[in-house]
Amino acid sequence: MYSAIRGSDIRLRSPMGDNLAPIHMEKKILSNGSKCGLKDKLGEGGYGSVFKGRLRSGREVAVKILKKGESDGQDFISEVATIGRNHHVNVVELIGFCFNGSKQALVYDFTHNGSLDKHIFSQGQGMSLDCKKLYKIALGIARGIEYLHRGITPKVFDFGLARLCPMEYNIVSLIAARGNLGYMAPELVYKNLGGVSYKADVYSFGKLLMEMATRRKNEDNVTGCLSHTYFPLWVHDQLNKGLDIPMIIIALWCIQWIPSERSSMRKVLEMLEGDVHDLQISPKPLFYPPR
Ligand SMILES: Nc1ncnc2c1ncn2[C@@H]1O[C@H](COP(=O)(O)OP(=O)(O)OP(=O)(O)O)[C@@H](O)[C@H]1O
Repeated sequence: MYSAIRGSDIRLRSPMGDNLAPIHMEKKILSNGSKCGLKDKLGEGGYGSVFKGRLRSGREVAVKILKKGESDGQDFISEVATIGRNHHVNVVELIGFCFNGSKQALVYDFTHNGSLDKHIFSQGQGMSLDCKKLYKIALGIARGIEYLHRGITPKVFDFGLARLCPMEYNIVSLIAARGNLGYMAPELVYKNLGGVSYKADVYSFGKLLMEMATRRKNEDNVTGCLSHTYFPLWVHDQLNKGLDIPMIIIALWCIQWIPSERSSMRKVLEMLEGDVHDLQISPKPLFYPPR
């Protein structure tokens, strides 16, 4: 499946701008996938598998091989060019891409600390982070998303990578990758809620924030006796029980069903950085889509 991706197919964005130059990677990740290449799998997301690689310069990279798409390639190239132009300390850098017919890959800077979920739900393995550190990380993520939403190309970031894949692949992959379902905004499923916009990212951020504040996975059964309790409702009920209240209050503003009732990322940042006493309690989250 990966054998068609060769070194000369992978192009690296030059540090000076948009000129693209071939990227040279160690043979290991460029040879036929079935024999010796692309072995060091880091994980799998809704859009494809991610492998560890190394440039000849020694720089470590993460190569995301996108699931087979139906785009004509022009969309992919123009969106990659847009994403590649953004630089923010809280946004992982896209340093290159590969486009070879239906084989499409994105090359990112390698991040060494691993996935956040390992630190939130570590339970003995990995590094368990205290509330202060988690709050700082949440603030960093919010700043990164707010930067991406900041008026530059809202059309692109409305969907993030979703626009790079045909719709049926998104649905299939999200179902296959159960972990992602919990972060998906309801308007991606219920069309009567209105169009999909950058508010879908706010929803996903809210779900993540709830996990960080409660250290529970979205899809977990929340208690032994209330195994079918809807997670956001359970979280709302915890407001009086001493969990990380500010983060929970902010998260609840992010996960409102109706996109227009959700806070913008700018507002979320204001809440995260502002006085806890100014926080207003959000309406109770709905379990069913509003009619
Ligand atoms: N830049 C990176 N550096 C190091 N590891 C990475 C990098 N990007 C992804 N990974 C690893 O690959 C895994 C899958 O990443 P990927 O971005 O495809 O999916 P995700 O973030 O879990 O979900 P989504 O499909 O919504 O993007 C991550 O959990 C992480 O372990």
